[in-house]
Order: sequence, then C-alpha cells, then structure tokens
Amino acid sequence: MITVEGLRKRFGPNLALDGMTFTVRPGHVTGFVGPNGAGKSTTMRVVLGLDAAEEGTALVGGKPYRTLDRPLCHLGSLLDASALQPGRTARNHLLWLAHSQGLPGRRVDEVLELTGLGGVGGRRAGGYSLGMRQRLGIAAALLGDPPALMLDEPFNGMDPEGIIWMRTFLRDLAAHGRAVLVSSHLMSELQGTADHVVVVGRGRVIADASVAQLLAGAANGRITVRSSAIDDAADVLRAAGATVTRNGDGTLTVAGPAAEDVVAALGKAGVPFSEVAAHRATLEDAYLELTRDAVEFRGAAR
Ligand SMILES: Nc1ncnc2c1ncn2[C@@H]1O[C@H](COP(=O)(O)OP(=O)(O)OP(=O)(O)O)[C@@H](O)[C@H]1O
Repeated sequence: MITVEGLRKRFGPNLALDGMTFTVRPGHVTGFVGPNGAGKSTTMRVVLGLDAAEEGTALVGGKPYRTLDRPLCHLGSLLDASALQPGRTARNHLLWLAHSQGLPGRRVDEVLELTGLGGVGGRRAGGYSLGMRQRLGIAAALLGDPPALMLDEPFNGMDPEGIIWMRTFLRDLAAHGRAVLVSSHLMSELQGTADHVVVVGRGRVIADASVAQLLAGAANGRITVRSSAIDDAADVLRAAGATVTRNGDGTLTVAGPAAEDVVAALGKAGVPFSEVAAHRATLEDAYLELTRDAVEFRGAAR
C-alpha cells in the first residue's frame, strides 16, 4: 500500500504539490492522471525520497521509503526508462541492480522472461527501443518481487502490441495482490487497465474514484436516441421537457427524463425509434470534464 497525505512542495514561486492526498490499494491498478505539470512525477519522486516535501507524508507499507530495509523488496518503481548505462547489456544492468540490493542473480533471468526480454537480455541496453526500455524498467522494478509498484508513463513509446501486453501485465500484477500506481497523460491508455483512477491538476486531487463511478458521472443520466424520424423525435422529447442535442451521426442526446419515459413519449406519439440507450461515456470524456479548469498550458482560443 502506498499512502500519500497532504503533500506540499514548491519549486521557487511554483507550487508543484498543493495538498496531494491519495492511497494506492493492494489488488488494484490505480491510474494517476492529469495534465502536464499537474504534479504526478513530483509526487512519485517524493514517495521515493528523491524530492523532499515541505509538508505531508508519503509512506510505503506504512513507512517512509528511505527507512526501508532493501527497498526494492517493498516498492518497485519506473521513473525514467532511459536512465541506464547504454554500454551495459540489459542483463548486466539488472545484475548490477540486484547485487546492489542483496538480491539473488537468478531473479534477473526470471524478470527478463516475465517482461518478454528473455531473448534479448544479452544486447546492449543503449540499442533498445523506448518500448524495450520500458520493459527493462519494469523488469528492474520487479527484481525484489515487491508488493507495490509505481510506474511513471510506462506506455510511453510502446507500439500497439506493447500497449496490449502492458495492459494485461499490469492487470495481472494487481490480480496477484499488488498495489500498482500507473501515471499517464492519456486517460484512454488506462481504459481497460486501471480499475481506480486518481485525477490530479495543479498539485492536488480533483477526483479519486473507481472507473465505474467516473464513467457513470460523465454519462450524467444522458440517453442516446436513434430514430429514422429524428426531427419528430426531437420535437416530441422537447415537448416532454427534455433537453435535446442533435449529434452528427443521426442520433439525439437527451437529458432530463429517464429512459423508460423517453420510450413512453416516443411510443405515445407514434415516432419510430431503433435505439434508446444510456449514453456510454468514455474515460476520456470524464477526464476532460474534470480537468477543464486544471490545465496549466492551454492554447489561446482564437
Ligand atoms: N526540478 C524542478 N524544478 C522546478 N520546477 C519543477 C521541477 N520539477 C517539477 N517542477 C514543476 O512542478 C510542477 C509539477 O511538475 P511534475 O513534473 O510533477 O508534473 P507532471 O504531472 O509529472 O507533468 P508531466 O505529465 O508533464 O510529466 C510543474 O509546474 C513543473 O514545472
């Protein structure tokens, strides 16, 4: 379990963390999402003791990371996949890390296999693609078989096949009881991976909820109606007190009445319809709605 409570940190005049508070629970993939500069990397650096917060606490299994004996056995992390000696082979990179932590060398071959690098562990890491470096970073994070993992942008640079692999891999780690924190700029990357999401902006938490809750919130009771008589359907539903928006694809988005009332109103008026369904929001919809006011850099509207 990773617990972050009330973290505050300034860089000069810039307040990078402003009361950051959340918990990463075992058995879950927790997405950590927010616009550029929201404070994701700084939070992770504070958890690892690489940056000091002016206020607040960051604990791994109830203790500050710096006080942990053999920390790789408590928390595995990937902050920067390119932070490695390019001349070293991937295998030697991992061996060096394992030995520095008193971990057995045989674990190196296990994590290379686990991350799909079994056949290329003898190659120089400097020749690895970014996607392979991400896998190598995850292999390093798993060396101590830790109960918690913290990965900064692990999808970065991965091809579609790598992204699918990563999603399944992260879910599997959580299914085995690990607490997994994964940061991303892109909510869409986390759909199908995270079951819980912490959305941050300007150094603080904007939303901390299950994916199901976020999606339900974004759908906001809206209903999609498909009809061959779209104008008549819009008229009937407006007359029934609904707010109606026409979509480009020949459907209506209807807000106000429940789905049963929409069906009843259309039926009573004899307006044909082929679909009345609860609006299915994406995580991206939920995210954009939540972070609308928290984007640090936004192109000026023209
Ligand atoms: N070493 C530093 N010196 C000065 N300012 C910093 C430093 N590190 C981070 N910041 C600032 O702190 C704020 C939070 O940055 P941070 O990198 O934690 O955000 P982030 O959510 O990880 O962003 P990104 O998604 O772009 O990586 C930003 O305004 C950033 O400019």
